[in-house]
Amino acid sequence: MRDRTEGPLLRVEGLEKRYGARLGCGGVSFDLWPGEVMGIVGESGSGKTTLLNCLAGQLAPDGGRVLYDMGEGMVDTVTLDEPARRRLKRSDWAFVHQHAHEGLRMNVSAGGNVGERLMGMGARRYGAIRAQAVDWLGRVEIAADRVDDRPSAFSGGMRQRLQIARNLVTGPRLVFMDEPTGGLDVSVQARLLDLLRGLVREMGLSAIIVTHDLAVVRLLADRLMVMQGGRVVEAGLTDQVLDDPQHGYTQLLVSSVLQV
Ligand SMILES: Nc1ncnc2c1ncn2[C@@H]1O[C@H](COP(=O)(O)OP(=O)(O)OP(=O)(O)O)[C@@H](O)[C@H]1O
Repeated sequence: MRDRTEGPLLRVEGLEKRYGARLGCGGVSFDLWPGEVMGIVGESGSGKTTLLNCLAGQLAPDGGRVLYDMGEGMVDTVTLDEPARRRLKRSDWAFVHQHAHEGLRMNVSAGGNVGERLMGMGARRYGAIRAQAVDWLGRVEIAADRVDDRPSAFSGGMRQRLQIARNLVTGPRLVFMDEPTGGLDVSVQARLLDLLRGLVREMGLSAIIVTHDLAVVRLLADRLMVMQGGRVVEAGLTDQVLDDPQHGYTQLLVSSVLQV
C-alpha cells in the first residue's frame, strides 16, 4: 500500500492534449504515490487513452508537466531527452496494451519475449535469462513447456498474461495499463484480474489503469478518476466514488452498470 513517508512517485500538473480544435484531455492534475493503483474510467472518447499515452511518454502533450521521481528528485518526463526517456521506459516503467500483439513480438518465442526485456536491461547470460523467463511464465500461469512456442499459438488470455510477464520481469516501479482485460471472455477476464491483483500487491507496484469496466477498477484501483469530454469530473477513493458518486455523469456510469 502507499507509503506517505516518501513523496509521490508521479506528479501530474495541468496536463493538456489537443487534436486541432478538439480537446483530447485537459486540466488533469494528480499525484500517484508509491504502491498506489489509480483507475481512469469514462465512456468511449472521454480522453482516457490520450491521457494515458501522455503520461507514459507515448504522446507529447501540449501543456502541463509529468514529474516522475527518478530517485534523485522529480524529473519532468515531458521535457526529458529521448535517450533518457527510452531508458525509463525500459527499466522503471512498463506499458500493458489492450491488444497483446501491440506489446509482444508475435514471431518470437514466449521465452524470447520475456528475455528480450531483460537483455534490454543489460542481461547477457543465456542460461540465466532463460531460467528467469521460465520462472516468469510460471508466475503468469503459463506452463514451462510452452517457453519455445510463439504467442501466435496462444489463446487471448495467455497472450495477455505473456505480455504482463514481459513487462514485469524487469521489476518496474510504474505500470501503465490500457484496458488490460478488454476483449477477453468474462471468465478469462476474472482470472487475469485475479492474477494482476496478486502481482501488483506482491511487487508493490504503482499502476495507472485505463478501463471502461468499473469491475476492473473496483478490484484493482485504490483511487479513481472519472473522465468526461477530456476532463476529470470526479476523483477519489474507488469505493467512495463508486458507492456514493457525486457527479451526475459518475452516477449515470454507476447506475448503467447496475442495470446490466
Ligand atoms: N489521433 C487523433 N486525432 C484526432 N482526434 C483524436 C485522436 N485521438 C483521439 N482523438 C479525440 O480525442 C478525444 C479523446 O479520445 P480518447 O481516445 O483519448 O478517448 P478514450 O476515452 O480513450 O476512448 P476509447 O475508450 O474509445 O479508447 C475524442 O474526442 C477523440 O475523438
